[in-house]
Amino acid sequence: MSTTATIEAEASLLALKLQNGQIVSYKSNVAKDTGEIPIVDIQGIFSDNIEDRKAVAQEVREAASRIGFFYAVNHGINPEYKEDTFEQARRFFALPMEEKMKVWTGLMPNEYVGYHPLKGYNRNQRKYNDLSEAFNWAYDAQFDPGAVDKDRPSISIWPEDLTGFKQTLYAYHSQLLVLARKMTQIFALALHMPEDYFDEYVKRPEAGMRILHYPEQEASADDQNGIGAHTDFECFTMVTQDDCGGLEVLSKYGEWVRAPPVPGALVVNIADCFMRQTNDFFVSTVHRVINKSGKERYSCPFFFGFDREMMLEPVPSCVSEENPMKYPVMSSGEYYKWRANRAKNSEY
Ligand SMILES: O=C(O)CCC(=O)C(=O)O
Ligand SMILES: [Fe+2]
Repeated sequence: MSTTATIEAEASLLALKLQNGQIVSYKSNVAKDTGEIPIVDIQGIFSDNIEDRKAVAQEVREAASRIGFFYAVNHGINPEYKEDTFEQARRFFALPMEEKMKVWTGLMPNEYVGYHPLKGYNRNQRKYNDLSEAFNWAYDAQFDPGAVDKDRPSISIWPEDLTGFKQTLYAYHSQLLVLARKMTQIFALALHMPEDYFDEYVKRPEAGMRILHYPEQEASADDQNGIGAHTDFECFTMVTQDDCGGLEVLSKYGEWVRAPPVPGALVVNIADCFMRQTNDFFVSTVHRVINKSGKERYSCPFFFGFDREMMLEPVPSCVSEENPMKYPVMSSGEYYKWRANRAKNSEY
C-alpha cells in the first residue's frame, strides 16, 4: 500500500498522512521561533497546599489544550541522571551494528522495545530515510518505587555485555516514573476532575522510555527528517534534550515552531491516548526532529500511559450531550498494539 508523501493539497498548503491515519497540513516546511511553547514552573506540584497544585494545573490546562507542549522547570530531578543516561546512549550507539542488532526490535513483534536501526524508517516518505537510531525499553516493576506487583515480568530486551547500562537507564526511568504519576494528578486537576481520578490507571503504567541518536544531517529538511512528523501513542511524554536543538512542533495555524532546549527543562507533550480520552480537549501535537546543529544529537523521551487493561473511557468533564465522545472506547493495550504495529511497518 502506498501512502502519501508530502502532497500539494491546496495551492499553498502542504499535507502529510501520519501513522495514526490523521492528515495534517502546513504552510511551509521552514520552522520559526514563535515563543508559543510556555515554560511552566511545576514546583507547586510538590506543595501540601492544594491551591499551589491547582495553580500549576491551570497553567498545564492552558498549555495542554492550546499547543499540547510545555517546558516543565523546577521538576526536582537531579541533572546527573540525564548526564549519566546520555553517556550510556553514546556508549550503546557506538557499538558495532551486529551487537546492536542482537536486540533488534524486529525480534519483538507487537512491542516497540529494542533497537531501531539508523535510517530504519521513513515516516513522511522523504527522499532519504529518517536519520536517527533508537533503543527502547519498557516499564519494569523491579525499578518502580511505587510498584503494586513487583513480580510482574517486563517485556524489554537488553544487550548482554554492557555493564551498568540497564541500571543507569532505570535509575533515570524511576525518577521520571515518580514525577509522571504526580503529573498525572495535576492533569486530573487540569481537567477539573478529582486529583486521584487517574490513580488506578497508573498503578501498572505503560512507561516506555527511549534513547535516541541523531547524526548531523546534511540533506535538506525537505529531503530528510531526523524523526519524521508524528504524534506519540500514550498519554503524555517527557523529553530530555541535549543542547543541539532540532525538535519542532506543528502549531494549529499550520506552522512548524521550534522547541529549542531550555536549560534544566523537560519538554512535556500530550499524546494520543490523552487526546482521545479528553475528546480532543487536550491536543496531541504533531512534532518532528531535524538535526542541523552540526553536532550529534541525543535525546531521551519517557512515554507515560495507562495500564494496558484499562479502558480509554471518556473523562466526564470532557463530554456532554452537545459534545459526545468522538472515539470508540477500547483498552489502552489494544490501542498501543495497533500503534506499535503501524509504527514498525515501514510502509508508513
Ligand atoms: O528527540 C526528540 O526530541 C523527540 C523524539 C520523539 O518525538 C519521539 O521519539 O517520539
Ligand atoms: Fe515523539
